[in-house]
Amino acid sequence: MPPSADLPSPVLSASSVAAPPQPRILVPEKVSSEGLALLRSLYDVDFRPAGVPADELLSLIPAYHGLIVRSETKVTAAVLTAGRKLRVVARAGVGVDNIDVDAATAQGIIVVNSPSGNIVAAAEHTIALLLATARNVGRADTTLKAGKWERGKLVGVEVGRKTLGVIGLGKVGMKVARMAIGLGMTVVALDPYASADMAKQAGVRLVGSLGEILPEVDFLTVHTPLLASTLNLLGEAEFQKMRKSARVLNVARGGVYNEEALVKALDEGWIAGAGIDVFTSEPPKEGSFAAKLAAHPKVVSTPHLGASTVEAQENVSMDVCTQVLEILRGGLPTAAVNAPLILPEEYRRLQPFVKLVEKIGSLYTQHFVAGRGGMLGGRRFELSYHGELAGISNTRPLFAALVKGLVSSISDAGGRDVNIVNATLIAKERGMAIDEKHVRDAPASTYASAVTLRSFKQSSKGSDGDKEEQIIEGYVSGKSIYISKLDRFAANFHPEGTMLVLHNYDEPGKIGNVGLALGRHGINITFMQVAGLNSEAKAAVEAAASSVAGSVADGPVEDSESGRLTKEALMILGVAGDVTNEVIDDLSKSEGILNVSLIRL
Ligand SMILES: NC(=O)C1=CN([C@@H]2O[C@H](COP(=O)(O)OP(=O)(O)OC[C@H]3O[C@@H](n4cnc5c(N)ncnc54)[C@H](O)[C@@H]3O)[C@@H](O)[C@H]2O)C=CC1
Ligand SMILES: O=C(O)C(=O)COP(=O)(O)O
Repeated sequence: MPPSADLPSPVLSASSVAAPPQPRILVPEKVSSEGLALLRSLYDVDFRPAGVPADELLSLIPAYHGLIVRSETKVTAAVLTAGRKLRVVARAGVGVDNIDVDAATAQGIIVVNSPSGNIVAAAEHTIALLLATARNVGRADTTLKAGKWERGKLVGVEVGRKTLGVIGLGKVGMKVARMAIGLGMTVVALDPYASADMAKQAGVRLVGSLGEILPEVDFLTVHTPLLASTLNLLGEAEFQKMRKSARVLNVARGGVYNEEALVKALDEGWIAGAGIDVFTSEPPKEGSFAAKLAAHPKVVSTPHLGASTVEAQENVSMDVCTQVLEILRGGLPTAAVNAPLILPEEYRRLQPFVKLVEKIGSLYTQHFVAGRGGMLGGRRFELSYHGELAGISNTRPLFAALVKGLVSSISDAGGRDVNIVNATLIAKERGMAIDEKHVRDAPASTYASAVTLRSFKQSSKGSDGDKEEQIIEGYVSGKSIYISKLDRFAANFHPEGTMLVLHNYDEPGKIGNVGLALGRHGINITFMQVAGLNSEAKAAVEAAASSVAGSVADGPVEDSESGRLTKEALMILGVAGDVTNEVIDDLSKSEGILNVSLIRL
């Protein structure tokens, strides 16, 4: 997708007189320099590693096109609304609980993250806390530094041959499970969405409920995201079901264990200890249970260090900066949180079709709607993928490209840029219904892959009553895109640049008249094509000829009202020059011209 109009281009031509301002990216947290260096070559990167207070962020954000954060910056709905130019918010890490993703979606802002850049770091930190809690490493270090030698008070437990419970067997949870098995532990896990096969292969026993896991484990670790369903997942009742010797770990998010209940469980001796990296307030607010937990003698606490390794920070920085770079220059992300994921190899295959479908959408609106006083709302569109393209299941970028093409030439899309995130919402808002069809066994054309857009006026009787009215078909050859059908006419042209599409009676002399009219206005013709009726339309005309006019099947048909021949054609002209309304009027008045549309693609 091309960059939006308000986005300065990162590429400056050698002949530019006044260089347009570069897109700006705000980085209000410490993010590794590797990725930032990549962005600096194209964009203006404002790196503020010391952090930016919330009120300052609100006043700064309107000037930026991209925002890159870790866990400390709260990207609220207010920040996103103030960020009028924002196209992307990138989370240099996994958890996006500090970003209002719904608000971003509503505003068409893509949120991306690095889903796997810090898994090893988070898993290793969990194992570090597991061993530290088992062997009292924290207290041993503190007391020794304070001049004490308390060997007797610091006797630990072994982890080998013990049982570890893992809640959330996702990427980090699975890595922790494998490492723990390597340490000689037995691992049981609870995750309603985990693959039983993968768990089995890893040697992990999946259980069905918290009730089953709690009394059984010596150590418990949580690796779920913080969601409404995981907030306070473990409270007093759960801690009371655990062994008194059990220790709990949290390198996921503060709040999965209810902090007040955990402090009580430690104070009351319901469990033996905890290793905690994350808190409900970071840094813990004075007097809060988070602060009590961090300071608790039975807790080994770390200040959200799970992802803080040199390697993980390089990984996440590269992951998200690459995506920001791609998005700001009109490409697609590889790990969007608020849009379906598209794999890089799929992207390479889809890219020319994304361009084609967007052009088809834009051609549709300019030819059928603007050119003929039609409407987009109340129409049902059917986007069919033929041939090889029909085998691709993730066609979300094509869907978005269609919506973008359809609405971009007639409005500013309600102030928002259309993208893969908000395409469905925008189509709905505009009263357009869009269906996608994968036509595997009936290729529409001889091309390896083709796309057909059909548009119907929606009927109150449901799709059966819809009337087929308009059609555009296109294909890709190499890297070039072509339109092969426009309405009932067989065409073959590149949908690029400024074009005039003239619907005319197929009679001699039309081309000359049009050439003269354009010449009078100083407009050059860069290419010209006459698109005749396609075979089905021709057959229909001929059938009408024999039944209505009683004429021979392949002869011309007389229109009863005007007495003209009803054989029609489209004249498609590439033009250079200022095509004013006067030019369009002049052409429309030209002999035998039925309709003129000006198309800018
Ligand atoms: N402390 C730190 O610095 C770091 C923390 N994290 C946090 O770790 C967490 C997990 O990360 P990933 O493994 O990458 O995520 P993931 O999405 O791969 O795994 C999460 C798992 O939790 C499971 N889950 C969801 N709701 C559940 C429930 N109610 N009960 C049981 N399981 C449930 C899901 O099915 C999924 O398998 C995230 O919250 C992330 O932010 C990740 C990296 C570093
Ligand atoms: O990736 C995550 O989810 C983390 O929690 C890491 O947070 P951080 O980037 O270190 O502030």
